[in-house]
Amino acid sequence: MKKQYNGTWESLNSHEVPAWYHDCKFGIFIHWGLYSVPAYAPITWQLGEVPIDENWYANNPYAEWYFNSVNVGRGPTYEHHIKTYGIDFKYEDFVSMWKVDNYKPDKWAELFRKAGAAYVVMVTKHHDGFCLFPSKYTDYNAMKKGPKRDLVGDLTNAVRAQGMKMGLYYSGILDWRFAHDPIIEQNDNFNKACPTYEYADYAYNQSCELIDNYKPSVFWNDIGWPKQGEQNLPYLLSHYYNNVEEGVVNDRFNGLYHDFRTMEYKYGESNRMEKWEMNRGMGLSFGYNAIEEDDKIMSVEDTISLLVSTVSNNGNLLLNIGPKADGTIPKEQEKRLLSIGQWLAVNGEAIYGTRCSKRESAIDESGVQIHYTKKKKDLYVMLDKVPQGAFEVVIPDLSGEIRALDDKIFYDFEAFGTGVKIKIHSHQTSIGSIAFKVPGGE
Ligand SMILES: C[C@@H]1N[C@H](CNC(=O)c2cc3ccccc3o2)[C@@H](O)[C@H](O)[C@@H]1O
Repeated sequence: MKKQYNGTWESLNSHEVPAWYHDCKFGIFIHWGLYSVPAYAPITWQLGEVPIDENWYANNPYAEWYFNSVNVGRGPTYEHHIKTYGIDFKYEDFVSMWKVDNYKPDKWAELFRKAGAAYVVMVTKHHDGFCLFPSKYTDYNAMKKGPKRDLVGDLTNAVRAQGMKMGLYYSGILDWRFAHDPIIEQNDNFNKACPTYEYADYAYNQSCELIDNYKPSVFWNDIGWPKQGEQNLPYLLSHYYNNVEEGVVNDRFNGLYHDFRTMEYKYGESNRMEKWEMNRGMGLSFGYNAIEEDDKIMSVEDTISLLVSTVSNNGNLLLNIGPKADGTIPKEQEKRLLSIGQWLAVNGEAIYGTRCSKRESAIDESGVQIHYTKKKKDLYVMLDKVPQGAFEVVIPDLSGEIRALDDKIFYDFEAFGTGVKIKIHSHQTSIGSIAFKVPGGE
């Protein structure tokens, strides 16, 4: 019997995170929109690592913040805009320039599947207010203007045809079509958001459009929810769960409710006792940034390290790609996705469908990082940040057989005190973390 939610916080608080969201571990985030046309941001800092005397908003590395970065009237993006487009060029003028001739949703979905992703989260409306889906509530949308396509519907169908879950991102509290004062400090995200019931109803109604028309497996709201709409949230979330039984939501509803917590780059906290999700771009931006080239984005090894450390601590990794305006996925991003997929094809058994082991991640005296996952009674051990060439590592409080998932790893193991010493002779031909299975080891 399907559980019904009745529009109260009490009924919502009985909602449990469905198994699929615990099992899937790796998702692809997609930031694609009007901001992909100028595709510019300065390459500055990761969120959570901004130097104390610097201003994030006047030097925003998020290319999807282009409108605000120009609107603040100073800084690299403002200068770039004046130089490239001129002082009279308005952000809305990018609409007619946004042609999606290379948008091939089936190819995108195939790439995400090859990357080993189990879910996708696509931006439907970012803070700039331009909707990538047909909406009854605004003509500022991709079906009516610019691309003249239901960009969200096309990808939703393609992703589901590949057997992946489709999630949708919505910018709940920020919409610069309704409130366009420059945001120059963190609190402005809330204090300068549109304070009208009209906008709160707009966000509620568009969210219902997304739920009713696409039934997203993840409803990924960003930054916060309109204050004037907080009393309607229990109805919206009940409507969501009553229509999308497997649905999950994140923790960006003004702290009122969540299925899973989030971190973004280095910002936020994670607690392995609770399901959470790490989201970040491959570089410092979510939207495509044309000056962020191959040498400025994460290596495959570092991305696999992030996946392994996130998953072993009860998280999912939602890794962003920023397509070019025309729908091309940048080569440097595609290359990394395919390499991650190759690693997961060999080592995915230690990732997919696992749960947090009671054993916590550790760093041994040689600096090798040891991460654990479990699946029923079996234990998986993943060695990360390992040195080039041969090395040894002792896994404490372990006994019995230990088997590398990658047959290109040459190793021996022996009992060592109360643990097992693994002697790696050669691992050059493999990329990223080295995973072992310990049958019955949990
Ligand atoms: C996925 C990215 N989200 C950015 C906004 N981030 C947040 O509001 C935020 C980040 C964050 C980290 C931990 C807990 C809550 C949090 O909220 C948003 O401004 C970026 O453009 C991009 O869409």
